[in-house]
Amino acid sequence: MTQPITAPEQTAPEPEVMIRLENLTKRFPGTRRNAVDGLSLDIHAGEIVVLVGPSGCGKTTTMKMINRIIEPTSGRIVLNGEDVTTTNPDQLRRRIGYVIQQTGLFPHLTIGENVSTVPKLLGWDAARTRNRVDELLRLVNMDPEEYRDRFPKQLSGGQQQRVGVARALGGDPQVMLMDEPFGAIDPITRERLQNEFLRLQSEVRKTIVFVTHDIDEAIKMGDRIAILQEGSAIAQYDTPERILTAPANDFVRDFIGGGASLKRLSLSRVRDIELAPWPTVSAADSVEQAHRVLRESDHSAVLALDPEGRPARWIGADDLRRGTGSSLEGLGTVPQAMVQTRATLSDALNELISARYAVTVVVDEDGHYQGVVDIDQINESIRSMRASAVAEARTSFAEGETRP
Ligand SMILES: Nc1ncnc2c1ncn2[C@@H]1O[C@H](COP(=O)(O)OP(=O)(O)OP(=O)(O)O)[C@@H](O)[C@H]1O
Repeated sequence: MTQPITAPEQTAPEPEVMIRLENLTKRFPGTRRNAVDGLSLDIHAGEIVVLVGPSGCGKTTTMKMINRIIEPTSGRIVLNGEDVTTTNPDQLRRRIGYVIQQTGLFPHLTIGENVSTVPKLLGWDAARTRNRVDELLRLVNMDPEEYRDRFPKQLSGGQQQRVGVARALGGDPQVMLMDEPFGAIDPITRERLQNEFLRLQSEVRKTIVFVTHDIDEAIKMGDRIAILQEGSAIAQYDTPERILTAPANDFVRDFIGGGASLKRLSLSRVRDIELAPWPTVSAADSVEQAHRVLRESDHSAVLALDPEGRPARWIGADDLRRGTGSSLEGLGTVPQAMVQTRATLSDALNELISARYAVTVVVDEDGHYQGVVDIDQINESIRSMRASAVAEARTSFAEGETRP
């Protein structure tokens, strides 16, 4: 009998696995349960994988086993195809950047010395190390001239955290472990650091394991999220979209909590939607010109831009009436509700709620005005996300029905 001829199967290439955890287990001495119990997980190169779960479920223990700050009781850790379960841990740690909540900066060393820790360990010469330090500081938005010679206590919490990230990137590691890196930071700075970090990651494309207990942060930061239960048992390992639209079980559903629609706003970026226009004038224009622009629009304020095209002031009809003289100088208020195009719609909504003119101003990375986001656009986004979630749910239901 002749064999039927079949076409070779067309499958997408498998993404490269950078970290493979195989049946990883940790039992601390004197305890009755495994803190991590037989965890197996593949982490793909270039992705941010967020480990999220309730307190004590084993997130930190799992992460610390990857760079062997905690030695596994059993199981294997494979890094880029190489079994590193029993290799020299010091050498392993030079290949893995590590960022923790309280930055772990050495208080008696300057910022420059802190950031140069790994390049020095790697035996780089002084000139190369110094160039690298400056490059890293610039990468995390810190002017090397200003900060290189300061000590950690002379920096704000957010700045220290940036230095922590710069230091972790020192030896250009393939992998970064980040344990609640923005946990101890106030919400506004935190949001800024998260956005900055996503920008940075789009340039450096590291493989990142990120621990948090905050599901909103997980949704925002993760390419993939592992929702963990006690003993690091995986309740669901999936994209943020799938976790929000198709939670695998009640544990995941409870963990996401209420407001899944609102959380979905963290999945969309401001740059993905069409921004609304707003009437603008140049800050150098006259009061009369601003009056004209305002009259021709159906808005109650104009946005004055500086000579570089950056938002300078909101000027309302009241401000114009109050203005003496013919120049706009000194009129109105400085825009507060402002986000970059990389921000999420959730960030934009947060700003909008307290905004004077019920819109969030959007700027590019150099601060140039791009447009505004208003509540109608946010509404529209929620509607279309819901529609696509329903469509997706229908498709998986139909597939489930035809499955044998
Ligand atoms: N050194 C240790 N000795 C004994 N038990 C430990 C030790 N470290 C952690 N544990 C236990 O292991 C379990 C997992 O702890 P782990 O710190 O990994 O949890 P986590 O998910 O990171 O929690 P959190 O969100 O509160 O930081 C907990 O029950 C904890 O009490």
